[in-house]
Amino acid sequence: MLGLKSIKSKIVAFAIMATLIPSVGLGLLSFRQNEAQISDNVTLELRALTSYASREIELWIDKRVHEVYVTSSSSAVIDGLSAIYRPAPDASGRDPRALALYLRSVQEKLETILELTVVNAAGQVVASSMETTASVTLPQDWPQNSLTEGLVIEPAHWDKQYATATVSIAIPVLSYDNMLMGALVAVLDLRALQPELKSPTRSPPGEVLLLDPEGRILVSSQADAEKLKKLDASLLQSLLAQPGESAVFQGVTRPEVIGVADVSGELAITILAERDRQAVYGDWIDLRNMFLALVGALVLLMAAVAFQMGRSIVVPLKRLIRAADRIAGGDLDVRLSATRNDELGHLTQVFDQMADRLRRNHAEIMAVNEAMQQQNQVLATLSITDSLTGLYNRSKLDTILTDELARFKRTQRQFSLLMLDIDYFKTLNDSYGHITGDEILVAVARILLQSIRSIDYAARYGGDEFIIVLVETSAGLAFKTAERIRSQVENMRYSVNGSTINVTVSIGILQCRPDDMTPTSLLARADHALYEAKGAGRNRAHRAH
Ligand SMILES: Nc1nc2c(ncn2[C@@H]2O[C@H](COP(=O)(O)OP(=O)(O)OP(=O)(O)O)[C@@H](O)[C@H]2O)c(=O)[nH]1
Repeated sequence: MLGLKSIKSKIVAFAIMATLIPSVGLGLLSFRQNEAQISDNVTLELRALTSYASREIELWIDKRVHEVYVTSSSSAVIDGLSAIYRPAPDASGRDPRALALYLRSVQEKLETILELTVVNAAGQVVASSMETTASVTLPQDWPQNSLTEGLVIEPAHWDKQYATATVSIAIPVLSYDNMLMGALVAVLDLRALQPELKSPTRSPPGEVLLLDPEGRILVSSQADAEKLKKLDASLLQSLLAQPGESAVFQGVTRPEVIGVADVSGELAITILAERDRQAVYGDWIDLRNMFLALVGALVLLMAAVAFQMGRSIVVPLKRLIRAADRIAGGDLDVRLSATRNDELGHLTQVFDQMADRLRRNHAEIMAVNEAMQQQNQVLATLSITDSLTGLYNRSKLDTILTDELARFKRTQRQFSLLMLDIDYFKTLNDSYGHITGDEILVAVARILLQSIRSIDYAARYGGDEFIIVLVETSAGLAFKTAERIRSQVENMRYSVNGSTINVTVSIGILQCRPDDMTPTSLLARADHALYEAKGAGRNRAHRAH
């Protein structure tokens, strides 16, 4: 039965494998492709975010430069600075405080400017809109580079004084005759960039962050993101090593983000666009989980179907095996009725036909066997029977005498023996014919059988001679039996062709003795007693001495 169980489990295992391998294989392939596609799309979107932000920063800076430039070329600033180089006789209109007042009035009008400071060509502060000014360090090559355009003199950074991210730009101040007199330095509030970083309508989803070289958030498209922790500097370096390439990392806005970093040329600042990975892959993960659940359900369904299929094979096979076992054990009364119209049903039908054939053959064999037994019985009987009279034959007589002698020697229980001979049987034969002689032999034999007990034996010794073995009988009792036989034969009236035939027998009697060693010696003594009976005139019984 183990084999049958394994058939069932093999079918179930095959069904599971056949369902699992293609579905999971194809599913994984497809999900991997989708994942790669999603990743590519997100990377493209994040790149779009960084470039949008970069462009907007550039525009914003250009605008601010223009504003400061307009201020730097105002007569108030030019005059104020000229006064330092060429003091006028009337100093009333050239008071640096007037310039400071002017700068403050301008700064108040421009929200994104936190401070406006005028410095001379050596970088010394001449006037400022604020009481305390941010430190102004003009680079060595400033005069040359700044003649035509503004210059960032303080890259974007976190300014403790203003508690915001700032960038400082310097615009040259030229005299009316184009002499470089100094510069107008503006400290810009980068918070103003926040709404510019991302278009609320056109930008793809995601957050844009501006980071300083240490990874600290200066500005973010997400409100209040500045208060979030800073990005690990080494992570920032690795992102910047592959600008425009996406990476997954622990973000500043979410535990796990996909991000793309780039550097803004204008501000020398890192632009990081990032998006929550969970949000990106949420649908994909849901779809994957649904797919896995579906595959699981499919596997269960296929396993159940395969189990049922295996059962539908194994159960009838078990039935056939049980039936075959019964037949092998000798019980041929087995009948399985086929209920199915498939190969197993056909096999069951063939099995029934085979069992029928076996039953028939067995019945035939049994009948033949019985007939043979009967024949053997007949043969066995014939082998020990005299064919004419039905008495035991001489061969059987030898066996009987041998057995009785052995028993006598063993138990000392005597037996007696009668030897009979029909008187003048030759004359009867000659007078009435051989057939009548046979009939007389049969009639005498019948009398012998009727005269003895069931434990005694009667045998035809040969011709017209008979032997009777009387078990556990003394010579005296044997004599009585002999006399009874003799008398019955004598009284037998046998008619042939209207005339009655008188038949007599002479009987020799003996009782076994310890010196009777063989059937031959026993018979010789009996023969002698018979001879005595014949000699005494026939139709008589004579006891041996
Ligand atoms: N009908 C018939 N005769 C047989 C059979 N067997 C032997 N005989 C005959 O039986 C006769 C036996 O004769 P014997 O025993 O020699 O002599 P008897 O005539 O009986 O004479 P006593 O024995 O001296 O009285 C023979 O003639 C045998 O041919 C048999 O089976 N059938």
